[in-house]
Amino acid sequence: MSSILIRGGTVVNADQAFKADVLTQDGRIVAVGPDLQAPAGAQVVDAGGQYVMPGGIDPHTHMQLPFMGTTTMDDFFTGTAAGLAGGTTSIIDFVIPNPQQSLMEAYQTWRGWAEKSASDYGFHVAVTWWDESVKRDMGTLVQQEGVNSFKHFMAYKNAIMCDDETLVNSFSRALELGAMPTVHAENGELVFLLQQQVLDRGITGPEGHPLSRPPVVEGEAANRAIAIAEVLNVPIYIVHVSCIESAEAIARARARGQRVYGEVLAGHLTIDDSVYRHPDFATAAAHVMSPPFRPKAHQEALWRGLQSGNLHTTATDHCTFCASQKGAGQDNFAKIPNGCGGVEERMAVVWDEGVNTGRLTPSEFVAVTSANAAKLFNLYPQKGSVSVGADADLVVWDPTGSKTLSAKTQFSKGDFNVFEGRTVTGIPSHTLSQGKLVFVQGDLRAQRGVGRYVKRPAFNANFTASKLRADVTAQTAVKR
Ligand SMILES: NC(=O)NCCC(=O)O
Ligand SMILES: [Zn+2]
Ligand SMILES: [Zn+2]
Repeated sequence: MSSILIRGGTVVNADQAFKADVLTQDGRIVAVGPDLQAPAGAQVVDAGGQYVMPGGIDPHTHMQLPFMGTTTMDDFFTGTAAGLAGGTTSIIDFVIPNPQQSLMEAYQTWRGWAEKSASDYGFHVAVTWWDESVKRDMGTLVQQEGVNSFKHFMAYKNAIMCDDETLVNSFSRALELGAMPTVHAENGELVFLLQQQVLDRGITGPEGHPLSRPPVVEGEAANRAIAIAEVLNVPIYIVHVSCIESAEAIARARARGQRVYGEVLAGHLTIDDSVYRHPDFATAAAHVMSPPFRPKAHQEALWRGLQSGNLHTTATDHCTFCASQKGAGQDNFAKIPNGCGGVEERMAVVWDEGVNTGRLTPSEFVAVTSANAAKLFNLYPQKGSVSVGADADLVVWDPTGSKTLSAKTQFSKGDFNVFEGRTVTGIPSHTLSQGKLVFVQGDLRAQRGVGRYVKRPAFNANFTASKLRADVTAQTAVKR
C-alpha cells in the first residue's frame, strides 16, 4: 500500500478553491478535507502556501510521430516524462493511419509505441481516407478500444488530408457512435497553391511558411467544418485554433446554439509571427508549425476566447524535431517538418500569462488545463478533478516559484525551446502520477512503461441532446 498526504495547501478545482489536505492511497484520492491524519508509512508533502490541482491533461501531442519523412525526437517515454516535469499527468496523442492503411492496424502500432509511456495516455484516431472498413473500424475503436474522438486533417494535401466527402462520412459515423469529431482546420488546397506562389516569388526560407497559411485559410476550414457539423447535428472540436477568424467562427456558432469546442496552444497564446523573420535559419525553422504563429493581435483574441468560454482547452501539439531534421527544408520552407514542443512548459506558460495577469482565476486555469479536456473527452472526474475516487494525478503548484525556460534545462529531447529565455512565475513543486511522486523540486523520477492506456467511453449527454434537438426541429412534409 502506498499513501501520500499532501498537507496544508489550497485545493483548486474548476468550480471552487478551498483549503484542504489531500490523501492518496494506491493511486486514488481517498480523502479531501481539513486536518487529515497521515496513515502509518504515508509520505507527507508540505503544500503550505501552494495550490493542489488536478494534473494537467494535454489533449494534443504527437510523440514518436513519423511525419514529413522523419520521426519526432520525443518518444512516448521522453515526451510523457517531460510532461510530468511540467505538471502534465495525461496526454491524448494521435493515431495517424496512412491513407489506405487500416485504422485498427495503425491503432495497434501506436499502442505498441506508447507502452513505454511514463504517464497515462489515450488516443484520438485520425480518419485519413474512407471506405466501409474505415466505418467498421471506427465502430470497433469506440465500442471495444475506448476511443471516443476522431481527427480530421483538412490540410496536408497529398498526404493525410481529408476531402469533404470523407469529412461528411466520418462526422456522420462519429454521430452514430457517440464520438467527437475533431479537425485541424486549414484549407489544404489553398495552402498547396500559396506554397507554390510564395516559392515562385523567390521566398524559400521559413518566412514563407506563414505567408502560405494566412488566417483566412484557417478561418475558411473552421467555418466549413462547423457548417458540416451543423447540418449533421454533431458536436465538433477544433484543434489548435490560432487566429481571430476561426475563434470568431466558433463564437458565432456557439451563439447560434451549436455545440462547438475549441482548443488553443500555449505557443499560439504567447508567440508571434516575427519568429519567422529571424536571420538565423535554424531559429526561424524551429518555429515552423501549422497553423503558424500569428501577428500579436490574434493572441489577445485567443485569450479572450478562453476567458469568455468560447475556447475550452489548452494544449501544445508537442511535436519536436531537431535542427538537422528541420534542415530538410533549407531550400524550401514547405519541406521543413512541421511541429514544435511545449508539453513541459504549457502549464507554467498558461499560469504566468493567464493567472499572473488576471486573465484567468486559478479555477479557470484548472478548467482550461485539465477539467474541460477531461469533460470533453469523457475522462471526468477520473481525471481533471481533485475529489475522492479520482486518480491521484496531481500537481502541487508553487505560485511564487520561478524559472527561466530553456532548451539547456528542459527534459524534452528536442534541441530547441520555443519559450527560450521566458521567465515564468508559478511552477510545479511536486507532480504525482498514479499516486506516486514523479517530480519533486526539480528532480524527475519518471519511470519508463508505467503509464496506462486510458479507455474513454462514448458520449451520452451532448449527443443525446443534439439528436433530440434535431428531432424537435425536424422538417415536416405537408399532409395533403
Ligand atoms: N502542428 C504541426 O505543425 N505538426 C503536427 C501535426 C499537426 O497537428 O498538424
Ligand atoms: Zn494539426
Ligand atoms: Zn497536431
